[in-house]
Amino acid sequence: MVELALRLRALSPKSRTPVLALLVSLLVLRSRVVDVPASVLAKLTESARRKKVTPEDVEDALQRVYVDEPDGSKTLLVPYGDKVNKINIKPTPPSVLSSSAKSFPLLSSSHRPTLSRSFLRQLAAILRIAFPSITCRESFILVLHSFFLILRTVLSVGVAKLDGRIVRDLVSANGKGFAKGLGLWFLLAIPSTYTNSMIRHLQSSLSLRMRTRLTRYTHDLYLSSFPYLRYYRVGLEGGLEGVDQYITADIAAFSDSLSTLYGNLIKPTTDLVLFTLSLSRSLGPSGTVLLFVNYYVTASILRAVTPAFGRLAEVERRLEGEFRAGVGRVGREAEEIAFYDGGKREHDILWRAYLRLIKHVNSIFKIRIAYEWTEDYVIKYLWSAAGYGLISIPVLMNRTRSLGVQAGPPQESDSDSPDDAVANRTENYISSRRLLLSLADAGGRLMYAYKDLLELSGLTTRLYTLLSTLHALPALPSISSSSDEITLEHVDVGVPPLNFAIADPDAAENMYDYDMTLGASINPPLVRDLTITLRTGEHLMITGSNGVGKTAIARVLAGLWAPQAGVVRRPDEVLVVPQRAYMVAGSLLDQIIYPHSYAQFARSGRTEEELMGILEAVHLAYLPAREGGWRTRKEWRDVLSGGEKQRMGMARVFYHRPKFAVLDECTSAVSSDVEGRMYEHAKSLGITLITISLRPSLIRYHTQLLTLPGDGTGRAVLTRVGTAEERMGIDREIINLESKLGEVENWQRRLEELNDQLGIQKH
Ligand SMILES: Nc1ncnc2c1ncn2[C@@H]1O[C@H](COP(=O)(O)OP(=O)(O)OP(=O)(O)O)[C@@H](O)[C@H]1O
Repeated sequence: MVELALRLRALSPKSRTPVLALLVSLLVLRSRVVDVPASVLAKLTESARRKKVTPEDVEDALQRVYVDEPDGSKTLLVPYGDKVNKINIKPTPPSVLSSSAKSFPLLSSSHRPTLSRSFLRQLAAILRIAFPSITCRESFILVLHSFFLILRTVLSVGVAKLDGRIVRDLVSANGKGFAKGLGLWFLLAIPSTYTNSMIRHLQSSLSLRMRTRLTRYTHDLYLSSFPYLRYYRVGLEGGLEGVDQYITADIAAFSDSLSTLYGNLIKPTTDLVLFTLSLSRSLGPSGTVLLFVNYYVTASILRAVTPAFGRLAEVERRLEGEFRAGVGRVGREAEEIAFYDGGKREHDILWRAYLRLIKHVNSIFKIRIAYEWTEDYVIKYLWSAAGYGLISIPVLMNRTRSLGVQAGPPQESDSDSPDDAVANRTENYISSRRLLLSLADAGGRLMYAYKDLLELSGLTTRLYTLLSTLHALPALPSISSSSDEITLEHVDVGVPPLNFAIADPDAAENMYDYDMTLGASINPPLVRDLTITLRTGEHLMITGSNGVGKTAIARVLAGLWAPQAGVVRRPDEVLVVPQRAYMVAGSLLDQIIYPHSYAQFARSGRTEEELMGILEAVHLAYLPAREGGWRTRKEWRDVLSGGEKQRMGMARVFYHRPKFAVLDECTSAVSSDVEGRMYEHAKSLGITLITISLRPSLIRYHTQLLTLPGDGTGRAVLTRVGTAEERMGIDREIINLESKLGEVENWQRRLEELNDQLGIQKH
């Protein structure tokens, strides 16, 4: 070290500086290499460790999907190549959801997307979700994006000036200046091109991040548990169709449109301001005034000819959604359609939906022709003509001034040769010309941005409609808890009302679409004044004709529908098995434990042997071997037969062992012998059954029978089924009656024969 210092001192001061700089840099680098290992090495070892992930680990990640964190967030495990990426996801806190609900009052059905204050309020409400705070990453990207957009404009002004200088030097045959200008030109090209690619990159990042924020918020809102259950109620109570289109395509289109528009709006606006400032210096006050007159005339013309792009965009998204829903329906119901050989019919339906869509898109294209023609004419030709006129002002004035100067007494500036005057005028012309061309370009882009802004208003209305409808669904009434019994007291059961916005008459003068109150259409009750008490061990069967409201009672019991009147009390452990068996995306194991996740299963300490026992009870023990093990992932909806799916539904009951299980015709496709054994098994596990069924043979497993006569009065008749012996008696009677009913045809035939004989005798 000392030797090094001595050698440095021996160097001349001029050559010492770069050596010192080099040494300092080396020291900084060295300190980084020495200091950083703790963090860098941790990362390196982490990635090295991640690289060693075995196929079993990947399999395990696929099965687990996510890990519950102590802070309530979840860490998603995403297998990617030979690694497992971990992504932490924090759910939107319920307090944030409820506080932002105030920003989403429902729009009236007559609302049309335009550039009004209503649009700004809708946009602001959505932006508060996309940019939750000033310090969030999205805000940072936005600031960086804005910086590069402004930098590009500043660089453009520099390029315009340099352009003028190069031509001036060329005209005045200044070789040195020309070469210098050219050198600067290449230097300026480096930040200019880098700025362009950064703008594109930041615009895409911003769009993606906004989409992620909005999708996460929408998911948290849409897939909410009780008491909101918005995913279930948004159609019936919210009256919103095709939510998939809103969540998948519309959010993406909104994010894209907004981030593109930001660039398309900020850049030409700054261009316009900076270029106008630059130009006004060479144009003088009168030229600047004329420039503004030009802007005003252009804006007025284009405003007059602009069609309602917002409304057009909104309709396009809706038709797009209808077409998408049609294609989705065919995919989902493929087998049913195939049984009917309904391909041709579905083809017609889909084609009609597609034609409606493209007819609309085509009409937009046609409308655009006239608009774009006017726009091009105004921006390219009117502005250029105005530009020539404006440029000529300083040039001509310069000339007059220089002529005037020649006539007067000699001055210092008169030493300028006529060549220099021409060179200066050329420089002025080239710079102004370039600025004007850029100005025309900025004006064109601003007009495009105006059209994009109108389209954004359509997308904003779509997204706002989704969020406001989800927010407007009120919480379902909480169900009073009871420990060991289900009680219904004077309960009226009916289809829930549709929530809709009704305009406040006092606000009719108001130009905005807000100040709405919620309205609700009331449906007549299906079942009236229902009073039952069901203790554990008392099994109830609900029967009655189709459409009388049997499942409606199950919906009220589950809390899906609010009772129109009366009180419902029940313990928490009630599981409803629906009529249509639902198979979740995942492994065979996931089917049994649904709605639990694999993580919950692993935590509960329950085993695969136990699951095998459950499958044996529902006579599906062959499934793991047949399908390739518990972790096999398939489209179970298609793989399992109707009866197998229903048995799987019962397997879930045996896995969760609730106090009460509501079985809504969930064994209708199961053979009678297996059905009986499953009922006995459920009872042996201490599960109290509420069965909705039309099969009289199931009565024997119940102690009470609720019959809905369906006579239009909405009354329900509750009868005791009796003791096991009485039930056996009823069974015997049922079998007796069923066999007698089977004989009716024979008796009928015999009666006809006898009548015929009598008739012959009469003749
Ligand atoms: N989402 C809904 N929107 C409108 N009406 C509905 C809705 N769900 C049910 N209903 C109506 O409520 C009535 C009762 O339906 P529910 O499903 O309870 O019948 P059910 O007695 O279970 O009949 P089934 O034996 O055929 O299953 C029916 O007339 C049905 O049309």
